[in-house]
Parts: sequence; structure tokens; C-alpha cells
Amino acid sequence: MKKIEMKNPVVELTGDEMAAVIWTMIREDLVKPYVELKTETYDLSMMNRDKTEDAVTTEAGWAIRKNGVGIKCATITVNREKMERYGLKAIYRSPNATVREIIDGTIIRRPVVSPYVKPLVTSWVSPIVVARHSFGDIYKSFSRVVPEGAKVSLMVDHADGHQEVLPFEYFPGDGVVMVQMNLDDSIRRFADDCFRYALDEHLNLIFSTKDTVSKTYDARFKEIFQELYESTYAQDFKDKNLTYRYMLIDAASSMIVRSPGNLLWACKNYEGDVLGDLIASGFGSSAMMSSELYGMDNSYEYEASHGTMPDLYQDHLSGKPTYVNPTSLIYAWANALEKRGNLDATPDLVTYAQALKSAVIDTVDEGHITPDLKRQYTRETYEITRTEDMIALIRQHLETRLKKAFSA
Ligand SMILES: NC(=O)C1=CN([C@@H]2O[C@H](COP(=O)(O)OP(=O)(O)OC[C@H]3O[C@@H](n4cnc5c(N)ncnc54)[C@H](OP(=O)(O)O)[C@@H]3O)[C@@H](O)[C@H]2O)C=CC1
Ligand SMILES: O=C(O)CCC(=O)C(=O)O
Ligand SMILES: [Mn+2]
Repeated sequence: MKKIEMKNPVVELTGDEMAAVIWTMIREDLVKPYVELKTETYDLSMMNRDKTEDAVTTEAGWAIRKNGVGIKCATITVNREKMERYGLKAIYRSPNATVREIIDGTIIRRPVVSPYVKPLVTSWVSPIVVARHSFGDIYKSFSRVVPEGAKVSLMVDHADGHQEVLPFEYFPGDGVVMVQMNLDDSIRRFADDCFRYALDEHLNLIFSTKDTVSKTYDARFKEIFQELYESTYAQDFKDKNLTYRYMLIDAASSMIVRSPGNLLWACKNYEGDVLGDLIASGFGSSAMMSSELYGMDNSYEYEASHGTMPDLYQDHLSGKPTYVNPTSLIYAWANALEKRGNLDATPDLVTYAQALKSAVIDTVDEGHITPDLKRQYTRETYEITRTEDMIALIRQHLETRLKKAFSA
């Protein structure tokens, strides 16, 4: 088969540990044999972030925003322990926070379903998709340790020159303080993305925070969602027989576990991170979820919803067999190439990307699975399959699908 041409590159952000190993396998074994792959690559491995004092992360974020389509491998987020162990120059910011702040927008985390993978939560018969705001909150925060006896205030320096000092708290003992932020425009774009996605995908929408406790911060999100709903989307929801509801996040969590699904659950940045993983596992595995970021200036970033899998990486380094479910990482590649194909009007690339996603499901459906799916897998016979064998089997299914698609 002649390789599929790409008109424009995708921006590729490489990463760390086991995710980086699988990333390379996908690129070399599942993409390059079939696609004349064009990428603009940024090395976001922890050591290169350190070497460039994190400049590479900012460059990569802007490259995605300019080019339009990016794919990101999972990366280690540095903490104090990592900094000390690897002798890094700083405790760098989360690279995801940096890239997402540049792109802004909404992360859609959607379970990848197979008819043979039964959700752990038995009531879930239709999808539950998590929409996560990709800007701000604790990802754009400032915190510091406060010693006993200190008083903390927040000073606002207004544009007209006047200053406001807002007394916050006296510390009767040693402690810690954090300030976080968000922007109305970003919240409004997030709300707008959520309403449009729910309408396009025919899902009921729930937005959840805790405005009863966070009476200004979370309440701001609630108000912006409500204003936009009433001014722009209420009639569309009615016409499509869909609902929008604000719910306190604890009540929403409890309701969603008992619901049949068919929901878009919109959450702030941190809650969306946590609850996205919960929903992924409830449907099958943290690896059975796609993650798409709809950003500013029509830019899109695709990634896995899970991290770098350090435990599995240790197995890999010590020569033990590994059992990585590659679904989320493959979906990142496939969704990015599909988007590139749609933007560039290259339908063959779209066909290839869709075949790649189907090939993953074909492999699971025929009984080749990784241990994360074992408990929920419903076929009587199945084979626990190593990482390399999963990739090889997916490749066989991909070839079958491509032959069919391109000989027709
Ligand atoms: N987008 C990104 O760049 C992200 C980066 N991170 C970073 O990744 C690093 C590791 O984070 P950690 O909390 O361990 O989270 P991980 O998602 O990397 O791994 C947690 C556990 O989930 C299971 N798991 C995750 N993915 C798979 C898969 N594809 N196949 C099979 N099992 C899987 C494994 O469980 P088991 O051990 O039981 O097999 C694994 O140990 C940290 O540095 C963190 O900051 C984390 C999240 C996102
Ligand atoms: O940015 C990070 O450190 C983690 C990101 C993450 O967990 C996610 O995107 O799901
Ligand atoms: Mn996460």
C-alpha cells in the first residue's frame, strides 16, 4: 500500500518512562509504515526540560497553538523528590499546566468502549464524558509556607493605581497558604464548549462545583454557565430534549454513580482530572479513555488520560514482560491524525486514523487484553497479552482494515 500523504505536520511532544516507550512503538509500528508522517517535534522528557530550563515546554505549547494540532506523550511532573533524585535545577511546573495554559480551552475525556468490557459500575449503560476546564485554579496558583504568628493578606494592585489590601488569616501555628486564579473569558469559553459538545453529542449536561462553600470563586463559574445557558442555549437544549443542570459536586458524584449515563459532566480543572480517572476506571480502565483538548485559535491537543506508568517502566528496565494497555496513547495519535486529515481535507488520513482506532477495539474484542481489563471482560476465553504482542495484533487488524478501506 502506498503511504498516506500528510499536507501539514502535527506537533509532537515526546515524554517520559513507559509512556515514551509505547509512544515510540506506536509511531514506528502503527503510524510510519502507513503514513508519510510529518511532525514538528519537541522533546518534553524531564531531562530536556531541565536542560532548557523548561523553555522547550513553552515553545511546544505555542507551536501547537500556531500549527493547530498537537499530540503529547505523558511526562513526569517534577516534585521535590524527583528534583533531588535527578539533580534537576528546579521543581519545574507541570508541563501539562504550561501547555494547557497557552492553548486554554476544554479537555474532553471520553471512555473508549468495547462490547466485551462491562463497566464496573453496573448502572452505566451509556457514555459519561468528562469536560475539564484546562486553565487555571491550582494549576495557576501561588503557594507558600507561612510561619506561626504571621498574618496573611492579599493585595490587589488595580490598573488605575489604587491598592486594596484584603486581610485573610492569622496563623496561630505554622501552616501553608495558596492563592489561585481564573479568568471570566476562559470560564465562558469552557462553558460554551460544554454546551456545544453536549448538543453535538446529544448528552445531558451537568456542571458541578461547590459554590455553597466557595461562595465567590466557584459561584463565578456557576453564574457564567447559567448566564450563557439562559442567553444562548436554553432553547437548543429544549428542542433536543436535553437538560442542563448545575449540581453541587458531592451530590453530582453520588447521582452519577447511580445514573444510566448519557451525560457530559463538566468540572473545574482539578476535579475534572480526578473524576475523569474515576469515570475511566468505572468504564473499564484508566487506559480506556481518550483525551482531547479543544483550545484557542482552533488548536487541538491530544494525549493519553493516564501518566508515565513508572511501575511498568521498572518492569521494562529490568527485562520483565510488561502489560501496558496502549488504547489511550493510540487514540491520542489517531485522533490527532484524524483532526489533521479533516483540517487539511485529506480523507485518506481520516480513514487511516479511524481504522487505527477500530483496530484497537478489534484486538480487545477478539480476546487479547491486558490485565487492567480482566475483571470486567465478559468473553469466556481471553488471553492476557504482552505490550509488544498487543501492538503486533493491533497492526494485523489495522492492515486488514486498511486493505478493505483502500481496495473498495
Ligand atoms: N498527561 C500527563 O503527562 C500525565 C503525567 N502524569 C505523571 O506520570 C507519572 C506517574 O503518575 P502515576 O500517578 O503513577 O499515574 P499513571 O497513570 O502513570 O499510573 C498509575 C497506575 O495506573 C495503571 N495504568 C496507567 N496507565 C496504564 C496503562 N496504559 N496500562 C495499564 N495500566 C495502566 C498502572 O497500575 P498498576 O501499577 O496497577 O499496573 C499504573 O501504575 C507522574 O510523574 C505524574 O506526574 C500523570 C498523569 C498524566
Ligand atoms: O499535569 C500533571 O501533573 C498531571 C496531569 C494529569 O494528571 C492529567 O492530565 O490527567
Ligand atoms: Mn490525571
